[in-house]
Amino acid sequence: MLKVSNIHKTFNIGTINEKTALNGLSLQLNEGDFVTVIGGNGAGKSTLLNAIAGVWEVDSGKIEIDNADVTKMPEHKRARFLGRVFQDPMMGTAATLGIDENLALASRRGKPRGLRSGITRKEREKYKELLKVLDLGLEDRITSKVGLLSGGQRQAVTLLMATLQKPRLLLLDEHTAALDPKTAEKVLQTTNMMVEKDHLTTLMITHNMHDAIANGNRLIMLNSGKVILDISGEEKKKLTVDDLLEKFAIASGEEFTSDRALLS
Ligand SMILES: Nc1ncnc2c1ncn2[C@@H]1O[C@H](COP(=O)(O)OP(=O)(O)OP(=O)(O)O)[C@@H](O)[C@H]1O
Repeated sequence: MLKVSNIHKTFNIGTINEKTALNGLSLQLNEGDFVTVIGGNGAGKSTLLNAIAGVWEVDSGKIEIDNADVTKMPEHKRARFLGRVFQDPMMGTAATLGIDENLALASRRGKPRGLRSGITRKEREKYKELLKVLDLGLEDRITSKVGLLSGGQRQAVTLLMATLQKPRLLLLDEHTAALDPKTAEKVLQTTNMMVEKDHLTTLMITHNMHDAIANGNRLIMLNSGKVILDISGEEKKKLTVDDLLEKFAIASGEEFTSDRALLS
């Protein structure tokens, strides 16, 4: 359902800060794939997600979603197919609006009926049911301002918002990295639940190798703007962190460098 073919992206061309972030990267995702993405510092992980989301145009190569060429499609149009959650819990939600209002905004995205028309009782009941699934007690605080929630609660609401319209592709950019370990685990469980419930095709960047191994059906590793490892099925199930480090060294000819990944 996603086909990325030979994409290149260089930032600050012609300056001393020139940096090639994507260097002929190709990747194909099948319907329902849940792919974890790992790689050292500056490997191109966030740049790949930004390229798919259309934050800017790639320099060359092609991006297709459901066989449609979206390479030149602007970000706001691609947003219709995509759900995104970032590392910063402050980014996905509007702090001054209630939980219900945030959910209403997400469910009305791209539809003519805006927030102005008010939230019906039926909608509120639906949001309560969705919030119950998170098991954070938020269904009893549905009108609370999102700014009053903890980082983990906020990230869980963001996840709910990103998946409310069943995106064709869910992009998660280290969405648990800013949370304490217990909350991160909870948000990761919620992620798995959402992905399974709607069979969402998902790309999840993580710096945590254990999480990359334990989640999803497929794991890819990036280095210097390319996919250097692509592991799935039984091979992924049996994988250990040591195996990953060894495979990285063999595939790249380098030692793995990411302080955060090695410490987690
Ligand atoms: N908007 C930008 N302008 C200039 N350089 C950029 C931009 N975005 C990314 N880069 C550079 O491209 C390279 C890849 O960055 P990217 O953020 O994709 O790496 P990453 O794999 O997500 O790394 P990390 O784990 O360190 O976040 C880095 O050298 C980065 O500095």
